[in-house]
Amino acid sequence: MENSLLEATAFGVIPVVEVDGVAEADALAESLLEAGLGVVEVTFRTHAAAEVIARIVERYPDMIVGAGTVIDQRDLHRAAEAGARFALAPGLSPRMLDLAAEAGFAYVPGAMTPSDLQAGIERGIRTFKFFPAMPAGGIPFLRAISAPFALHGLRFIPTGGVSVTNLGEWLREPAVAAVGGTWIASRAMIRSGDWAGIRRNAGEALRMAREVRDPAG
Ligand SMILES: O=C(O)C(=O)C[C@H](O)[C@H](O)COP(=O)(O)O
Repeated sequence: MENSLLEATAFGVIPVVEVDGVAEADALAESLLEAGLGVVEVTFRTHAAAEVIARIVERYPDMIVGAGTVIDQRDLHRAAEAGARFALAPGLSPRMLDLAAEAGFAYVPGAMTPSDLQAGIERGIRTFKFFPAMPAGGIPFLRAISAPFALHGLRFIPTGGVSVTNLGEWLREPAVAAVGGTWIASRAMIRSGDWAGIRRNAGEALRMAREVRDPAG
C-alpha cells in the first residue's frame, strides 16, 4: 500500500487533472509521459473519471495512476476497479479511511487542522494531502500544525495554489513528499487540446523538482 505512494511521490510533483471524456485520455497520458512525468491524479470531479483511469492504466503501463477527490464508497470502488494505485481526497473522513484500509487500498486524506492529523494518525495514516495549501497559510502553516507530530514521520502533499512560482520552496521542506496541482494540465488546456503546453508545463515542473531533490543529478 505504502509502496504505491512512494512511487507516486518519487517524481516530486503530481498533476491533478479533471478530464471530461475518455477521448482526451491518450493524448493527456502521452503528453505527460513524453515530458518524463509518469504519474497523474485523475479526479472524480467529472463523470468520465473512472473510464479515464481505466483507459490510462490499460494503455500506459508506465503511468502511475491515482484517483483524486475520492470522497465516498462508490468512487473508492470505482477507482479500485479501474486500476488506480492510490486515492486522495481533499478532506479526512474516518469512515473512508476504514473502507480504504479494509480494501487494502492506499488512501491519502486531506488535512488542514491538528485534529485531522490526529484522526489520521490514529488510523495509521502517515501521508496526508495538505489542502488548500496556499490559501490556508502556506509553508509557515504546515510547519506549525505538523510540529507537534514530529515523532510520527508525517509526509505531506501540498495542493491548492501550488505552481511553478512556489514549487521549489515546498519541495525544500523535509516533510513534503511531493506537490500536487492543476496548473500542469488545467481543465482548459485539456479541453482545448493544448498538449504542447501540458508537455512544457510537465517538463518544467519535473526539472524544478529534480533541481531541488537531486541537484547533482
Ligand atoms: O480534489 C482533490 O482531491 C483535491 O484535493 C483538490 C485539488 O488537489 C486542488 O483543487 C488543486 O488545486 P489547484 O492546483 O490550486 O487548482
